[in-house]
Amino acid sequence: MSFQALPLNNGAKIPFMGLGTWDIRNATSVVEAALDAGYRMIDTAVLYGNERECGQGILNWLQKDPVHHKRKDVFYITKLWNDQNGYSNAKNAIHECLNKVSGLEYIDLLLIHSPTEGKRLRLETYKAMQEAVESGIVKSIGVSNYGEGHIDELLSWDGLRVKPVVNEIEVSPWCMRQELCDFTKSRGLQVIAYAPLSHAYRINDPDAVSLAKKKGVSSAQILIRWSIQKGYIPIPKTKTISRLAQNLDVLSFELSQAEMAQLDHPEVHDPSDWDVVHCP
Ligand SMILES: NC(=O)C1=CN([C@@H]2O[C@H](COP(=O)(O)OP(=O)(O)OC[C@H]3O[C@@H](n4cnc5c(N)ncnc54)[C@H](OP(=O)(O)O)[C@@H]3O)[C@@H](O)[C@H]2O)C=CC1
Ligand SMILES: O=C1Nc2ccccc2C1=O
Repeated sequence: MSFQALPLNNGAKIPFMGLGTWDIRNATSVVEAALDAGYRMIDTAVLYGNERECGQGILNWLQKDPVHHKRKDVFYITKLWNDQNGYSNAKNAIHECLNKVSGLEYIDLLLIHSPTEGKRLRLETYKAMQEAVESGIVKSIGVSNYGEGHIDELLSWDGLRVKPVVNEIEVSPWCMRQELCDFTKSRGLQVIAYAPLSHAYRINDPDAVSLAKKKGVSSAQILIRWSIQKGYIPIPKTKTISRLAQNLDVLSFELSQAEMAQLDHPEVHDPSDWDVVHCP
């Protein structure tokens, strides 16, 4: 599979999909296997407790074939947790994040995990994130679980010097968030779609299964393809090494408009976990 990428608003590129790593305990071996299978983006977070292991998986892969495996071809995402909000807290936390993966030399994309801590702490955190870009230890910054009001707040902030490049939010056929996705994209941010497989709760949905049979793929591949055709960047998680290649093999088939519509459930709002996009 060839490496495919989408543009970010700062001129950088982001892979068309990535590997989610929440709840992956043996992340070093899974991440290394994912890169072997052709993944080029890894999504972790302070919350997941596996940044060090994810970084080690990337380093193992780089060291395995230094001629062909280059740092610039891997996109490493991490996120500051809620209790790391605030200017000096965040500044320290960013250095800790980098120290855990020091062999990677920089973080490709750093996100504020959620907007729950209130306006003052959100903007202070973002100030520290901007400075990390300016000092070169982080290449791009963005937000996660931000609603329209939070994005407006940030884009109209007089301290804004480094634009956010993405909003990472839960999106699947049962949590479509069409307005928020459209709004996010209209403001120049890419949508990273988390829980694209609905955390597996709806993976046996009859429409997904019947389309999977028709196309000769799995229902997971159908859901990942749906996300890509919607214009999002899905980050499905699997800790099962035998599923890695299958989940990435989503560029060899297409869903028609009618098939996309068959999967859409705009009337359902069933997030797999927290839902904080409307918090004050
Ligand atoms: N920013 C945020 O607030 C959040 C970010 N995230 C990010 O998004 C990622 C993905 O979301 P997540 O909640 O993990 O859920 P996903 O929608 O990615 O679903 C993961 C589940 O699907 C199963 N699965 C994966 N592939 C297949 C397959 N081919 N066939 C059958 N089952 C499959 C996995 O099982 P198994 O692993 O056993 O193979 C796991 O149980 C997270 O890991 C994290 O990186 C998630 C939630 C919140
Ligand atoms: O991957 C994640 N799963 C979660 C569950 C609750 C809160 C945050 C998260 C994640 O970031």
